[in-house]
Parts: sequence; structure tokens; C-alpha cells
Amino acid sequence: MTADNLSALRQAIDDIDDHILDLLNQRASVVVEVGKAKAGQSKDFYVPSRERAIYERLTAANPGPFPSEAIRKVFREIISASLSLEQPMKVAFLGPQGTFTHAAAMQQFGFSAQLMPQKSIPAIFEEVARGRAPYGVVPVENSTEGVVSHTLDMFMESELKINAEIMLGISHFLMSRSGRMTDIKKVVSHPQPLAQCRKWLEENLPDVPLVDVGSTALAAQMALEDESFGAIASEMAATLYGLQVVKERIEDNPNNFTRFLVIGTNTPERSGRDKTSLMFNIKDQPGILYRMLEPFSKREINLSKIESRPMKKKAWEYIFFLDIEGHIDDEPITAAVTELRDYCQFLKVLGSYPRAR
Ligand SMILES: C=C(O[C@@H]1C=C(C(=O)O)C=C[C@H]1O)C(=O)O
Repeated sequence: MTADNLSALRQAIDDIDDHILDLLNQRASVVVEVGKAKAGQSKDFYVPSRERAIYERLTAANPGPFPSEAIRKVFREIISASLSLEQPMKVAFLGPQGTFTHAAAMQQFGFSAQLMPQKSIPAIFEEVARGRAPYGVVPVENSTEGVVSHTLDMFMESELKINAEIMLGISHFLMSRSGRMTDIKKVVSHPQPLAQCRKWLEENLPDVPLVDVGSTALAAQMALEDESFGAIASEMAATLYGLQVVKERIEDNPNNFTRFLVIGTNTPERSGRDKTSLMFNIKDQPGILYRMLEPFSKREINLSKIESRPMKKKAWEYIFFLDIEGHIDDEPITAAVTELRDYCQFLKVLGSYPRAR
């Protein structure tokens, strides 16, 4: 390639970039107009279902060679930056910086959002309920370890609604100050990642004691303080805290996903591919468990999750959490929920929101 040829190609890239920049500005101006129109109708500015539709439409329409996997990331940032023109989007999440919830919040809201780390799951509910952040991100279940009971318990007392769900592939990294396995005398992490790496730890660090701490990010901070600590945390935590990766991807099951919820004060409109989460307590009667599912099965409504938790106020009474496919405004769902209500002492719709996949 000659120098002339290279500079001609670079000139072509500059021209295209100018064009992209011009289009980004045109797009941002339209988003501002949409924001004004929504404010006039007191509608939420942030619409996760519309964002999902944009990612899916563009990924399907992409002729290449630009990689389809990158489309969501690029448009995530374009949308995030446009949303911040109105006002920085404040999002409370389970901190400190570098937790998996931080990564989930970033995946959903992008770099232009103002992510606000909180010390506990109740603190996130509190920030949103008090209006200090319009949205919060909380973990709710892991594909290998099951539900995050703190989050389910919070819905018993809170009136907040689920606005979206986020699925995040979870990969655990072992990290330390030196990056040498032989320096590690203790392994620190949150109990869930420790459990998810049990086999790897038994095989590779059999005599090293394991220490539970409140979060993976806290574990990373401890490893930064003490060279003899190995922390199990996200790749993001290693970068953020400047730790050396000892071993990548040490989870026993590589098919490890965590589901997070975006909580807010309103219920999003139907998107056509939604999920509804319900919470209820049934009256104690013979055959009641069977009957509570009948309103759904006879309408062929798909259940994606059922979970029960002890009701703290009364021994041996249970609260059920049910996820069903569809939006509460869909006629069969409204009818099934109305029917179920008859068997319940109480029933709460935790939200209808776009399905992640
Ligand atoms: C512009 C809108 O509002 C927000 C911004 C979006 C965008 O930049 O495309 C998409 C959805 C909303 O979160 C809209 O609802 O269309």
C-alpha cells in the first residue's frame, strides 16, 4: 500500500465519521423532542421495551461486516448519552463499585448514566422509593445458586414495581496484588461466588481457608490491602481496583447467569413480549396448590418461575412468587389473576416488564 493510498482511505474514514457525528446530533435532537412530548403526557422518559426493539431491529437488519454483537453496545451508548441530555439518568445499584450488579446496571443503562452505589438491597429500594434515583438495580436469582432472598423479601414491604430484567453471564476471576497463586493464603468473596467455584477451589487451593464477605467488590478491596488475600470477583473489579488476575473463569459451571431487576415507581406499557411477576399468600385449604395454578393452565399461560418463601410474621405460612409470560393488561392474564385473587389472602402485582430473552 502506498502512502497516498493510506491517506485517501483515512480521508474516506474522516468523511464517514463526520457523517456519523452529524447523524448522532440529528438523533439526539429527536430524542430531546420525544422527551418533551413525554413530559407533556407525564410519561416515563426511559422505555426499556423501545430500547430492546431498537437493538433487535438493527441486529436483524445488519448486513455486515460490522459485527452484530457490537450493535447493542454501540447503540446502548448512543441511547445512554441521548437520555443524559435531558438529565443524567440516576440509577442506584448494589455496590461497592465493581460488583456484578454494577456490571448489570452498566449493561442496561450505559456509561452516561449516573450509577449510585448502595450498601444494601434495602438501601436501593429506599433510594428509589424516596425519589433520589428513578431506578434501582438488584440481583434476584442465579442459575446455579437460586434466588436472592433479600430481594424477594423487600417486595413484601415495598410498593415499587419491576420495570425491566437484565440477564448477565457471570464469570468469576481469581485476583490478587501479585497475581501469583502461591502468595494466596486466604480466599475472600461473597458466599455465592465461593459456592459457584467450589470444585475449582477444592482442586487448586485445597488447604486455603475461604472467607465470606458482603460483596465481591469488597473482597477485591480487601485483596488490594493484603497481599495474602485472593479475591473472587468480576473481571470489571480486577480492572477497577488494579488487581492482577491469577486465574480467569474459575466457575464450575460455565453456563452461569444472574438475573437482575430494574425497580422503579411505574409499570411499563405492554411491549408484546412481556413477563409479569406476582406475589401472593394463599388460604390454607386442601388442594389449594393445585387450584392456584389452574387459572393459568386453562388459559395456556406459560409460567416461567415459581418460588415460595416463609412468611416471617407467621410460622409455616408461605408467600409465593410467580413469573408468568405476558403483560397484566393482556386479557387472559387479567382474568387469570382476578381468579387467583379469590384463593389469596393478599396478592400483589410486582410488575409487567419486557422479557430479557
Ligand atoms: C426516544 C425515546 O426515549 C428513550 C430514548 C430512546 C432512544 O434514544 O432511542 C429509546 C427509548 C427511551 O428510553 C423513545 O421512547 O422513543
